[in-house]
Amino acid sequence: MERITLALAKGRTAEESINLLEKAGIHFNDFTAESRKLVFNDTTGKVTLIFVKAVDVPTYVENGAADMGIVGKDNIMESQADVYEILDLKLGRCKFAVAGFSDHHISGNNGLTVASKYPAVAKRHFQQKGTSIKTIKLNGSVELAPLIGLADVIVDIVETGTTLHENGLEVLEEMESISTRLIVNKASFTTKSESVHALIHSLQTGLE
Ligand SMILES: Nc1ncnc2c1ncn2[C@@H]1O[C@H](COP(=O)(O)OP(=O)(O)OP(=O)(O)O)[C@@H](O)[C@H]1O
Ligand SMILES: O=P(O)(O)OC[C@H]1O[C@H](OP(=O)(O)OP(=O)(O)O)[C@H](O)[C@@H]1O
Repeated sequence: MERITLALAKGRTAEESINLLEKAGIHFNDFTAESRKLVFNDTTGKVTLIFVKAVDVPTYVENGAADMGIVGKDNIMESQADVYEILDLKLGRCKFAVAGFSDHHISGNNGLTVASKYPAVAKRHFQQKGTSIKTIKLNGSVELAPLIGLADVIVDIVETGTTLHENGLEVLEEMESISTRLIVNKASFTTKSESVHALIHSLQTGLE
């Protein structure tokens, strides 16, 4: 069988993803959460794991630098990468939401300024409602934007709601549910069919 390169999102969901791979029978002897190493081979030599920034996983997979990837639905949606989304790994569960001050009206409000780490997602969401918006791309601490007048509202991830609450903001509109997904490069799906399907099957078993 051909070796599979699997791109895994660094950060919040990395350790749980590794645990899931272990449950699926894919073991990495030299992996530790503190390690700065970026490439690991599994004990059977079937899988090469590469650690990349979450936002870059769809890029690696779309371009075939990785055959498969483990990444949040948020980054898949933002990238619009042309990949197969195969499995919901049910990790990193949260939601996209429009948020802002409770009295802010977002319906039919053309010209709204929306700050987000996910400007493409924000744009599409409002476009579907027939509202044109201006987006401002931020890379973190997005909840600050309405507080200091950089934007009217934000489109961001909400899990417990603590970050919104502690900054005096509220969910104004719920959007898509997010979780970690398994994605596959379209060419690898065919050319490395046996290895790809073996890994999908192992992960499916690990999820049960
Ligand atoms: N509060 C949250 N609760 C649950 N899952 C989350 C939460 N925030 C993010 N996630 C999920 O975990 C993934 C990784 O989150 P993480 O914060 O590590 O990435 P990031 O924001 O891209 O990292 P960085 O802070 O380095 O830019 C996200 O893409 C998303 O799918
Ligand atoms: O609803 P909660 O449980 O409070 O979680 C939501 C927060 O988590 C994420 O931020 P992250 O920790 O990735 O920080 P950053 O985006 O500001 O870097 C997200 O962007 C929210 O700010």
